[in-house]
Amino acid sequence: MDKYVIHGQHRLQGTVSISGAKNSSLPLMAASLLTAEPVILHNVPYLMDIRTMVSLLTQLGKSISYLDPHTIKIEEKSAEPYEAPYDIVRKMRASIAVLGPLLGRRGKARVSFPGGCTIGPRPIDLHIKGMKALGAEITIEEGYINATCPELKGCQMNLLGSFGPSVLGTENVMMAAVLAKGTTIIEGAAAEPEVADLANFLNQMGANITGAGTSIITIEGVDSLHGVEYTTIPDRIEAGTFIAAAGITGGEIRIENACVHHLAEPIEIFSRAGVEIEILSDTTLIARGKNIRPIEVETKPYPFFPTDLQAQLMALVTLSDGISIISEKIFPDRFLHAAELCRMGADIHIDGAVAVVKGVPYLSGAAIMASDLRAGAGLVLAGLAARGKTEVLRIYHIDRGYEHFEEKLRALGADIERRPQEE
Ligand SMILES: CC(=O)N[C@H]1[C@@H](OP(=O)(O)OP(=O)(O)OC[C@H]2O[C@@H](n3ccc(=O)[nH]c3=O)[C@H](O)[C@@H]2O)O[C@H](CO)[C@@H](O)[C@@H]1O
Ligand SMILES: C=C(OP(=O)(O)O)C(=O)O
Repeated sequence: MDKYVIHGQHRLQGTVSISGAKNSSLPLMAASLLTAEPVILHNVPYLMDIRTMVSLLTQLGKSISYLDPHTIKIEEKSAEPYEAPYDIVRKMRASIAVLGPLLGRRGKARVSFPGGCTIGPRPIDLHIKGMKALGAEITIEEGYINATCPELKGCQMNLLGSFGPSVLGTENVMMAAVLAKGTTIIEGAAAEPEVADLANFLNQMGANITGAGTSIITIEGVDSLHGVEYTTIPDRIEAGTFIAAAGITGGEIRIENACVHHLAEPIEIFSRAGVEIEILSDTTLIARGKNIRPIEVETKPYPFFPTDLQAQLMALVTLSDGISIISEKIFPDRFLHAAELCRMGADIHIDGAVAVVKGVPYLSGAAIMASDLRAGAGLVLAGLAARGKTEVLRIYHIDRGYEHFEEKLRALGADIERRPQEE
């Protein structure tokens, strides 16, 4: 296990290139199960979660090779396996994304129940509801979801849950429905760019999907899908994290290979929090840290402010000149980073799903623990701004979703090193 050792208060300056989106690449890889033909994916980030999906697809009969560090080729060796085992699913919730494709093409799936995680309960009732609506029979036994259906049938369904739409739920049902007989209409669909990216990918494989990126998606079933060569969209959460990094260090970062259009709301919110953002093109922007200002914000489904940037924003406004209110509307318990930020001198009070962050003049370095991927990123940002030395423990969470994080930060002038945690 590794940790980061950070010596803070260096102003970050320079250019960073954004990697492909983890949350797009994972479902795209799972969708390769829908065809017997080769799939080539470009702009795949080199991450622990991607390696986990490679192991899972290998177990499911695929063979994956790297054509270059960010391009993978997925080929089929066997269409027989249908089990996603606990040992893999426990490492990564997105493993649930194989349920829809397995059911759609192989007629059955046995997928370990993913359970919750440190960001709170993560039910899958909407995934199950969608599969059942398509005609699947589902039982939960020995911690596994067993799903069978020789032929799925299109139908109209509403997938809106009590916390709003489900990203992976929408993606899973969409992947199951592409090979179903007839028309499927998903109401209450998630509108995240990653859902639209998956629909584009599937359409290029011969699917017939319209409306992805809105709350109503229509899928006309087709008989089969063919291979495809496709480029994943940029990671909007990584881009947002570097905007926050410029803000918290008073730096100036040129962010390249991003999708500015997908960042509209984060740009608005970080600007209100005092980061000056200059948009140079559809893919390039400059973020400049100025005086950090307090904000009031709710995390909500796209196009609103994403929960996956909440911890990074919280780290930033710990240093504002006023009181910020951050309401978490997606994962009400996703605040474990707050206690760690308080160890560094932040003043944060959690009341249910609301964090009240009173700005302090400075943070001081401490030993702190990453509890999940984005909490970890938020803590690194705090360490970059803090006086003295910060040690961020359990950075395997960060490795799940940030490619070459410390290298990218170091290239911008950060003093950050990876060391074995046990030392
Ligand atoms: C791999 C991936 O893409 N992960 C993202 C995806 O996770 P994921 O797709 O798992 O998150 P969901 O969109 O499903 O969750 C949104 C809300 O719906 C609830 N819910 C979800 C499913 C369900 O069956 N029942 C139910 O009630 C969840 O508890 C949560 O409150 O979207 C989240 C919300 O934007 C992001 O934080 C994750 O980074
Ligand atoms: C919560 C996240 O990922 P996952 O859904 O894979 O846990 C994330 O990317 O912030």
